[in-house]
Amino acid sequence: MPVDVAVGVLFDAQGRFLMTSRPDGKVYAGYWEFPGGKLEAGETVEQALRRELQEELGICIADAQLWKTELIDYPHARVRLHFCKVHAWSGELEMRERQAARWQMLPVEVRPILPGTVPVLNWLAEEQAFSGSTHAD
Ligand SMILES: Nc1nc2c([nH]c(=O)n2[C@@H]2O[C@H](COP(=O)(O)OP(=O)(O)OP(=O)(O)O)[C@@H](O)[C@H]2O)c(=O)[nH]1
Repeated sequence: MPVDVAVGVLFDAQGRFLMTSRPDGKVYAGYWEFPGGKLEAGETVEQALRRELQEELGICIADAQLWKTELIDYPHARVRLHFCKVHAWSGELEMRERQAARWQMLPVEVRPILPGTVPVLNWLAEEQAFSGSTHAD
């Protein structure tokens, strides 16, 4: 059974999206991804996302629209990622897990990108009719 993960793609007023780096001590520490985490028992994707973004970034999201789902096999786990777009929240962003966060546009400047996160950049590129590489290897 895959582990379900809720992931938020937050957009600011200029259409930039927020990427965060995985904190030390986690698998793939230092890799860039979108904020989120595993669903706890009984939680919906939206509930898990609301909790994770509160815990990690100190914000309270309005509603989240489910955007894409992706199944990915890592050596350590099989995960089903539920990516949601988030356009509104309350509170100021604060990094509660000593992670770094950067507002990005395509092509993204941050690297390295977590493997399971690369498809998101491709979906954004499709939506924005962006051509060329979305990130540096
Ligand atoms: N948050 C997040 N996780 C992702 C993304 N892409 C991706 O493959 N993952 C994977 O999904 C899983 C999420 O787990 P996590 O470690 O972030 O979740 P968590 O905060 O609940 O973990 P914990 O068990 O350390 O508390 C990891 O296996 C991670 O590698 C992404 O864009 N964002």
